[in-house]
Amino acid sequence: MSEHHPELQPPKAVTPLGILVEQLEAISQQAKSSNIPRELREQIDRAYQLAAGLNPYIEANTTPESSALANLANKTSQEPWELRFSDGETVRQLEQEMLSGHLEGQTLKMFVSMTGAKRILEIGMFTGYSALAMAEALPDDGQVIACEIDPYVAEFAQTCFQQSADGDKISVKVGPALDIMKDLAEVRESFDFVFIDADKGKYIQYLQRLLETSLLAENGWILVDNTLLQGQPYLKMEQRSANGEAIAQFNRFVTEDPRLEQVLLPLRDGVTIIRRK
Ligand SMILES: C[S@@+](CC[C@H](N)C(=O)[O-])C[C@H]1O[C@@H](n2cnc3c(N)ncnc32)[C@H](O)[C@@H]1O
Repeated sequence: MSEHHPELQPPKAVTPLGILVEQLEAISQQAKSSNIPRELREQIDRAYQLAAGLNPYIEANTTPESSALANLANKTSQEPWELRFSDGETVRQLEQEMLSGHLEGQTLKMFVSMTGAKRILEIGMFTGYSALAMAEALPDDGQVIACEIDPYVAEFAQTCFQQSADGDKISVKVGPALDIMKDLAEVRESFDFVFIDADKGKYIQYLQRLLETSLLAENGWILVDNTLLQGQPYLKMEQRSANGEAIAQFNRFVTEDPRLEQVLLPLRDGVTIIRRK
């Protein structure tokens, strides 16, 4: 895993804000070399600066990640994911952009502390950034059960967990999350806090299984990632991928379910907090 890979790419923009910044940067560059009124050029530049400065400012004013999380993120960005898939080592195409990262990880840590959660279920672990962030906020007797379908990335995460003092609070289950959830429900497991971050097409089923079994504790919290899906749910239908459509349907399902109370936060690619009324 430590070979040198000159083809490694910097992360792509995968959030509404990241895409907006890229587009405003391109418009601002074009505006500089075009014959438009100076006032319009300055307005475009101000819009670009306003958008481009937001995340770096938020990052700078947020508690830094632990060295274990920084190492995990760095290791994830060094991994040649395309090659791992073409070599058949991963069962699907994974990419470094799947990792949630500093702001979302710190937000999860704060929510875990605020709710006093002790038992956490993660659906979709990837290299383990969010699982480890949540584990860092748990008391010593707390536990994260993290579901991941891909054995290669599950092992990758476990190697990182071994290098952290909080890694032993995480128990990894490898397989399709719906099957793992069924097994956990059969033995009446229950969680105070659930983070849904796996395949978008199954989000509604994950939510239903949580609500209709023992899995979500009575006063439990559900956090759901990517509920803005690069802006696709509110952009024109023609710009919507299958995942964008799945998230649009999920958001509608949550909004129309009278059992639930929720808020969609514009953090990174959108995070929805849900609880029973
Ligand atoms: C967006 S990534 C998770 C990112 C991670 N939570 C983080 O914050 O760094 C989604 C992960 O879900 C996994 N996944 C996809 N479908 C799954 C399924 N049906 N059951 C379990 N895991 C699944 C993928 O292999 C991938 O590693």
